Amino acid sequence: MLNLLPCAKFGNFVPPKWNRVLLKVSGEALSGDGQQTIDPKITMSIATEISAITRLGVQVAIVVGGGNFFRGSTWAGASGLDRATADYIGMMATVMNAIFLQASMESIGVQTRVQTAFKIAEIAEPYIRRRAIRHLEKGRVVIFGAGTGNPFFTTDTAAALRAAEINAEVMFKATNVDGVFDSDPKKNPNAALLKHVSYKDVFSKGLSVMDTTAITLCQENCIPVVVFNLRTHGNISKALMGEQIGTLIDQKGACAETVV
Ligand SMILES: Nc1ncnc2c1ncn2[C@@H]1O[C@H](COP(=O)(O)OP(=O)(O)O)[C@@H](O)[C@H]1O
Ligand SMILES: O=c1ccn([C@@H]2O[C@H](COP(=O)(O)OP(=O)(O)O)[C@@H](O)[C@H]2O)c(=O)[nH]1
Repeated sequence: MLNLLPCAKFGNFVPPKWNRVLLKVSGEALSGDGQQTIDPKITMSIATEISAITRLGVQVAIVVGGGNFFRGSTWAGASGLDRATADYIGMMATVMNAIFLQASMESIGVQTRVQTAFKIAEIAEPYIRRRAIRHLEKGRVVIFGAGTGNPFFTTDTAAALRAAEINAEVMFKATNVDGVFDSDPKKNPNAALLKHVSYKDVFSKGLSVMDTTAITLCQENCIPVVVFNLRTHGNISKALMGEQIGTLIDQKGACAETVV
């Protein structure tokens, strides 16, 4: 397998920048070129990168989206679905992605656990914070399904919430664009990629990165966010090694450390 991480070259091993990361994988990104709801090439690409990363001792937790199957906001109002009902279907969609991703990882020997925000005990553990942290400490990858378990939220918010709960040092938002642009790159071919923005910039410039709840949670808990394109194999590893890829969102200065 292509060694994606800088190995010891002449003795100068480059350590990872972070030791515990929360990787958010959007449902859309899992569908690859969109020909099918889940592209196994994408899930295997994630699995091989995560396998290399965990062998470095880095702890990885993942939140998966469900937009490749179902988005509540799109369906609410249609065929008698109110928003809450549509959102529950969307959350179940994230569980399908979680189980598929778990299978891809376990197929190459990566130990994983799936924890869901609401109980589906036959196919996953319920979300238990301390168990999730123990799994990570044991070198297992924890995949969080069903988002926050509540309607009217998104998996980006779930990712920010879980990152805060497990004390992740950074949140990687792996999506299907190269980062945060000054305008929608799908509509404006001249949109410029922003390499480094602050949480405040996201609000003041109306940058469509994540919903405001998610960004606020990251800001309040001093969790930096790296937004990059999942489809470029090796990007997860590059982000982990602190290479400049995509967009970094942080305080742009010392984050207000929690005063103990
Ligand atoms: N509360 C739970 N509800 C449902 N399944 C669970 C629960 N706790 C553990 N499991 C599942 O039981 C199996 C064994 O648990 P495991 O995590 O290996 O325990 P340990 O941490 O002691 O090794 C795993 O597949 C795990 O997902
Ligand atoms: O905490 C959550 C997370 C997700 N969802 C629902 O699940 C769908 C899929 O999640 P999301 O759209 O965030 O997935 P992604 O955009 O990452 O593919 C959402 O549209 C919501 O309908 C929800 O209701 N509560």
